[in-house]
Amino acid sequence: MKYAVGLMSGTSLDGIDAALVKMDNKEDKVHYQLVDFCTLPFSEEMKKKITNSLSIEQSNVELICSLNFELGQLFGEAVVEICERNDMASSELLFVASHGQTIYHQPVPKGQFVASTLQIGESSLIAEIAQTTVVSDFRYRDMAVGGQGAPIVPYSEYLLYKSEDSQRILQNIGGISNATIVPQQAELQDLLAFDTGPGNMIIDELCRHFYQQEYDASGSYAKLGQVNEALLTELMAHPFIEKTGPKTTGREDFGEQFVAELLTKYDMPANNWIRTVTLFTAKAIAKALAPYLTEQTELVVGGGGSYNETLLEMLRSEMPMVKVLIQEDLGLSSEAKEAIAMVVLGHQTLNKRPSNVPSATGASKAVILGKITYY
Ligand SMILES: Nc1ncnc2c1ncn2[C@@H]1O[C@H](COP(=O)(O)OP(=O)(O)OP(=O)(O)O)[C@@H](O)[C@H]1O
Ligand SMILES: CC(=O)N[C@H]1[C@@H]2OC[C@@H](O2)[C@@H](O)[C@@H]1O[C@H](C)C(=O)O
Repeated sequence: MKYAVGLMSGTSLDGIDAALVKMDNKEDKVHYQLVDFCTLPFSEEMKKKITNSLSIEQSNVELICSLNFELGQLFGEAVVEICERNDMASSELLFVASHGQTIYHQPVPKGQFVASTLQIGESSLIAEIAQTTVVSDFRYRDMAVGGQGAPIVPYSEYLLYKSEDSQRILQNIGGISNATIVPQQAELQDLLAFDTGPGNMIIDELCRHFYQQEYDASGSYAKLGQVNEALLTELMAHPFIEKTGPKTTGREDFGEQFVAELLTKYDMPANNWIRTVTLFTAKAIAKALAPYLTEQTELVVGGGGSYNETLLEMLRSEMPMVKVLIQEDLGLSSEAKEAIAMVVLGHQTLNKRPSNVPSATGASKAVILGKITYY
């Protein structure tokens, strides 16, 4: 039996997601099964360091240099911890697959800057602490062949979710929302994937601003609010929402600064803010998916946004012809999905097989993603 750990620390900055995955060979296919999952929350101090490093105004090279090592240490400790919880030594793992923390993502050239992306969390430290081989830095190679370096989960969604009976759309709602469209009986080249816009990022920012809380648990604040149509219209006119794919976005577009500017423009009760931006997330998803929806479509929602009931209700009402499910309805885990995807990508890399999906990222060809740090 082979085991691996997938690590994901996404755009919502809630902490390090770690998934322990068992890999079996069944009928010539690898079967990936989740054994355990945990999120190790970032301390307030670490969260501050990360948000500072992401901000053009606050960031500096000393901070990013140190953070690369600090995060590598925390990632390594997360691997040891999830293994210990399962009475295993991390040295028994076949590998660790680490996404890293995105510090900046510039998917297309801008002014003097070329298309580029930066994920940190030094793999050498993870390898030393966990005493095993680490696969990391999955985005760069795709960009080296003209892709946007994101989204990278489509390969794993094709492998794990392709259905003979229906088209499936995997809608992840983390900090940012991204969708992978897997048509019925699809081949890999039939996949389409793109970011649809913000996920929980704006909602979280407003919950911190008004309630000093990290997120809108179950969507309970949004449930009590009323929609401000003027704000909603302004949000839906954002240039990213108008763009067609391949397209990717991040904190650069919908983070702290975006929310701070919005807050100066409208004056209304907290819950109206939260309901309006929650509806914006739902409408941005519905608008991006509209051209692809069929009567046979299953929309499978994953990421922390699966637990926001008001958001799910809004998605159902925006796309009435679609069956809206969450990962748990398929017996899977919404929160573990991306960390599991890292394991699938890492496994491809170790086997010298490509795992980018050019129709999703815009790359000119399929390439082997990632770098390997051998132990
Ligand atoms: N019980 C809950 N109710 C409502 N929202 C929740 C709940 N639990 C988590 N969330 C939301 O999910 C977010 C975390 O989601 P997730 O871990 O999927 O994001 P991420 O992986 O960091 O981001 P991305 O996928 O964009 O990189 C939290 O910040 C919060 O907004
Ligand atoms: C550059 C970057 O870190 N992008 C993330 C982010 O979070 C969600 C969305 O934006 C997605 O495009 C991507 O992550 C997933 C894992 C992906 O690449 O498929």
